[in-house]
Amino acid sequence: MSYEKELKAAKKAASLAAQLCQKVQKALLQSDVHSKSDKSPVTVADYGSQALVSFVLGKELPTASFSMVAEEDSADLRKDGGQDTLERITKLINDTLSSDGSYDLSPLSGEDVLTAIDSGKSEGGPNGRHWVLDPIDGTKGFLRGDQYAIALALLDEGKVVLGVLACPNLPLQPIGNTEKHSLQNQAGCLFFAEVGGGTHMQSLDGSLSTKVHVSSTVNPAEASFFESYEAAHSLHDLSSSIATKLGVQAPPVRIDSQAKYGALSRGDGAIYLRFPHKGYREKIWDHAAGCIVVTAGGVVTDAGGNPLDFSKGRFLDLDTGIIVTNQKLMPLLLKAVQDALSESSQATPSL
Ligand SMILES: Nc1ncnc2c1ncn2[C@@H]1O[C@H](COP(=O)(O)O)[C@@H](O)[C@H]1OP(=O)(O)O
Ligand SMILES: [Mg+2]
Ligand SMILES: [Mg+2]
Ligand SMILES: [Mg+2]
Repeated sequence: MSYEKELKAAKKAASLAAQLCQKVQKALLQSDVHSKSDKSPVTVADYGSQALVSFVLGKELPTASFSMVAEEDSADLRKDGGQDTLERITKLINDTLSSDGSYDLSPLSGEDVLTAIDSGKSEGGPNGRHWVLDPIDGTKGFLRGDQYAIALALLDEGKVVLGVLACPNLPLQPIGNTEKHSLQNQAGCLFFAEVGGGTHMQSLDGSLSTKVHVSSTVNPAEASFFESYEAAHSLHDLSSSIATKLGVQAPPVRIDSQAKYGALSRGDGAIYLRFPHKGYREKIWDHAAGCIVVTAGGVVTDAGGNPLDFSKGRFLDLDTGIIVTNQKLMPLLLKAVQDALSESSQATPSL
């Protein structure tokens, strides 16, 4: 089955949401120190991005049975004191839609925006089709002026069948260890993949797309690895011990968000290691788009070697951690992961 129409709609939705987020991040970075410590810009961009994606999907794919599993909901905006924020969000969405000019419509009201946000309340599951959205993945990166992504995927009967990752700050050129991965002139990538159709990348401003694939290196010595920028999101010591066991020589490349999956999908680095602290439960919107984007040459599993199961609702049920590499390196990586995990559980029985 082809998902051509759905993919086109998803690309449009994620690109418009990226424009909205870029506007907010630019204003945030130009603001003074006091307002930089204010977390509200990310809130505005998060809700704005979710409402815009939901609105554009609705316009592009009018269907009675729209279902979306998304990170945010409008409960806080509906509380006393939420009105100002809702007005800022509504203005931002209307400005973005009017400068795009694709839709001939009267401006959205605050109520329209609340309804659009709340269309992301679905629980997902194994039956039918469900969109899966993280309107801003990597909020910490967004606030720092670094990497973040708008991540949108479609589940059909519990499987990810298409995914789009908009990464406004990811350079179009490969990233490595020596560069600073922050705002650069030639930045803004859109990765997209459809089941059986490979992965493509284009610039967010709409250049021709190129086919990309995961690095096919089988030599761990030349396989650099990605991990979270935030130590609170992933155990850096564990990744470092896995990398050492495997024979990786380069230091980790630390960037925020599913931009890691995007970078990996075009062969910048060959491994992604993610080991959240004990008790953290992974959500489907943090991995659905990323997972399908790396399937051109890559494999994603948990630490036990099991594929991720997106059919269980909003959460992923998994054995410790998520690891990604190419098919040939995966057996070696799994062995290194299991050795490192068993060593660390002997050293700290509570891990
Ligand atoms: N304590 C946590 N441990 C792991 N991941 C987290 C934690 N808190 C938030 N996240 C989510 O992890 C992802 C970012 O991880 P990273 O950038 O390190 O790859 C984001 O989806 C972020 O949510 P959010 O989408 O709200 O930013
Ligand atoms: Mg996220
Ligand atoms: Mg998010
Ligand atoms: Mg969040």
